[in-house]
Amino acid sequence: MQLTANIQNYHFDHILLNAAGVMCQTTTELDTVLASDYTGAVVTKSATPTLREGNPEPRYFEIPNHLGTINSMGLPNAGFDYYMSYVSEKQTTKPIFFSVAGLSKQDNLDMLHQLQDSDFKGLIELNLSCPNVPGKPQTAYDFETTEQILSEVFTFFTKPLGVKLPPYFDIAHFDMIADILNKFPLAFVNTINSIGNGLVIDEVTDTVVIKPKSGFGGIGGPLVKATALANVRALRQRLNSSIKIIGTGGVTTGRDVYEHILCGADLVEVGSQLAIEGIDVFERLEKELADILTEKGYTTLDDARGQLKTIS
Ligand SMILES: O=C1NC(=O)NC(C(=O)O)N1
Repeated sequence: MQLTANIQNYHFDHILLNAAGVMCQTTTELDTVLASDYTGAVVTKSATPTLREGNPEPRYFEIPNHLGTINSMGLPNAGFDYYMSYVSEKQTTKPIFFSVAGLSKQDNLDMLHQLQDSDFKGLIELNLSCPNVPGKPQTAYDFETTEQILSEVFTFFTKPLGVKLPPYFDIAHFDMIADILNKFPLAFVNTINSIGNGLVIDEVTDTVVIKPKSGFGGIGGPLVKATALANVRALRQRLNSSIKIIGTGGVTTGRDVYEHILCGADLVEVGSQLAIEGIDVFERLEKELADILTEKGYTTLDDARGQLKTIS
């Protein structure tokens, strides 16, 4: 069973990896994901220019009955230089995605200039969708600002760049963001980030379950799968074929991975379920995916990719 993928001249022997933010904050966590026989890559926690503590705890909660997670981490990370030194010293054949999430356009430009001038040979993910920094909007919901940032970035940036998008919920918005993204030589689009500003209530205490933002936080896991699949499908249908798709959101089984592939995903990321189940989730998911592909009569992922059927 051929379970590989490519983005430009990067080859992935497996299509699964972590979602930024999960099992990727420290060198130990990053090494754990890289060392797995069932991951094709690793993505760093979205870096800000300097170390950030993030939001006050409790800031993460697993919703009962396997419904998913809510988080308002607030971009806690060891800072840009920490991840730059990790990727600079790391000897690996597996591609590394370096995720950045500036708190301003200038932050993003500064980090991308440093990456451009560095000898980092992996891929870069510009996170335009963190919902959890109090007072900061999810950038990619502002189409004008998104286009402006990408216009400035591509005056100097020549390394493989992708963007991490929030979920969209309106066909007109799929059209609008795709029109913008198609103007730029992006290597990939990663969709979706968590569904921003959900609210989960503790049924015993009638209290919100996380402290930041009076309980409002990003939703992940099974609760977001339908939205994640819709965003993967809508963007695959609209984006130039040169822009590959990383599907993220709602993956807990091999069937979920398969559905992201049917919608057009090239790589698939695991966030909430990785946080819940741990590193072994990748082996389980890949085996479940392989079984489904065999059952369906596919011998390669390429044959299944984008094969979602509609009702005529
Ligand atoms: O982009 C992000 N998405 C999330 O759901 N949480 C993290 C965070 O809060 O750091 N960032």
